[in-house]
Amino acid sequence: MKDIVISDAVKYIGADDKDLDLFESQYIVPNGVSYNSYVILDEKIAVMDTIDTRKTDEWKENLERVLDGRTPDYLVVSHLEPDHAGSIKEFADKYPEAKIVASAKAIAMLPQFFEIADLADRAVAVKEGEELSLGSHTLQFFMAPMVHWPEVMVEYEKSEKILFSADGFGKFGALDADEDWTCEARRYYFNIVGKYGAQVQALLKKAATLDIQTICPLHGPILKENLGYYIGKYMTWSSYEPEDDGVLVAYASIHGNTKKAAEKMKEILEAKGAKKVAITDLSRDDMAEAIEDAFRYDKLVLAAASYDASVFPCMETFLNKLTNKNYQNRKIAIIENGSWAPTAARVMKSYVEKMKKIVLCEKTVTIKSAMKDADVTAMEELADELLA
Ligand SMILES: Cc1cc2nc3c(=O)[nH]c(=O)nc-3n(C[C@H](O)[C@H](O)[C@H](O)COP(=O)(O)O)c2cc1C
Repeated sequence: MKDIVISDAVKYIGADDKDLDLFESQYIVPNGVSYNSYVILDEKIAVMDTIDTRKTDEWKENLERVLDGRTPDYLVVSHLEPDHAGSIKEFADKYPEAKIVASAKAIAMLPQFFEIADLADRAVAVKEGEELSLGSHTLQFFMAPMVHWPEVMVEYEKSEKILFSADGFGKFGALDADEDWTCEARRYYFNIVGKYGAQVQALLKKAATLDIQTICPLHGPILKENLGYYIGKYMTWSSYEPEDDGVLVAYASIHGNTKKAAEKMKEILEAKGAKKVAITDLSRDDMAEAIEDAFRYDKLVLAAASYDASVFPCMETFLNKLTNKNYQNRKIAIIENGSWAPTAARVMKSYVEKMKKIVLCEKTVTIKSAMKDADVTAMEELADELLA
């Protein structure tokens, strides 16, 4: 078990997963991911969430070591997604006296996942603001519907001022990953929670009424210092405000000509003073990072080849994901390529037009196969319009 100190009474019992190919079957996790779970030891003992079945054995060992022969009184379930709820059945069978504390919605959904004996007698449905005393520790419950499932709640431990924040403030990466919090937390946030900015804002409003000294999320490091920084990032991300002044150039190229144009556009934007220009190959680079960067910066260039009277599919995937995550409040420029009847711009525009608060550059650059001098001139004009 990781030597992670929260306090004398609050113990970490989670596990790192460094062999997972894809988190939620779609996100690469080069530095793994942690499934966090905690125990509060007091007159009564509360276990705060379980973990993914991939690590149940390790979690059970950690739990037993921390319990040191005692028996838990409560399992608090903040979220039913299987990476956290996967081991509930094991726990419920092993500790038949323990109550299962969750939102009413979670208790209603629980039988969809597991058949738990005597659930009706064991389940304790808690409401907004309700408290559960463990002795000197008291848990207070706050509902967080659609952050990012409907049954989610968070818990505030009043004596030690700890927020158990469910998937909020989570991050990809095992706990021993030596990496910056912000980048992987941002990639996690926009790809997993991003669609629910309004609901995150509602939760942040509740959190603002609490004196929080520690945040214990269900993935990633326990946050103890400089909490204003993390909360500030969540305020920015959930409000759909750009975080940085910059441009993401996202391209979809079959044979390389659109790629050359996208790289030229990056060069032009930099020469014209763009503060930061990131570029991504939508066929090859991590799509989740492309989504992250699209939300991070205030401007986006979409460059794509035409394909079967439409757009090269990885661009459509990107635009679909952006739409699904509620992408908005940005400035966008479009470059298309085609050899006989270019159609990419029309399709890209049809997505952009459905997004909220987007300024779409009036000029569209159309390249016919390979980029020519006239295309470079057109891209320079487009860059001026984008940066204006
Ligand atoms: C399967 C396939 C379908 C295509 N469909 C179209 C099309 O509908 N209209 C068009 O103008 N060009 C179409 N093209 C041509 C490419 O869009 C064009 O050659 C473009 O310059 C490719 O840019 P790239 O070098 O970045 O891949 C198609 C190409 C392929 C391979």
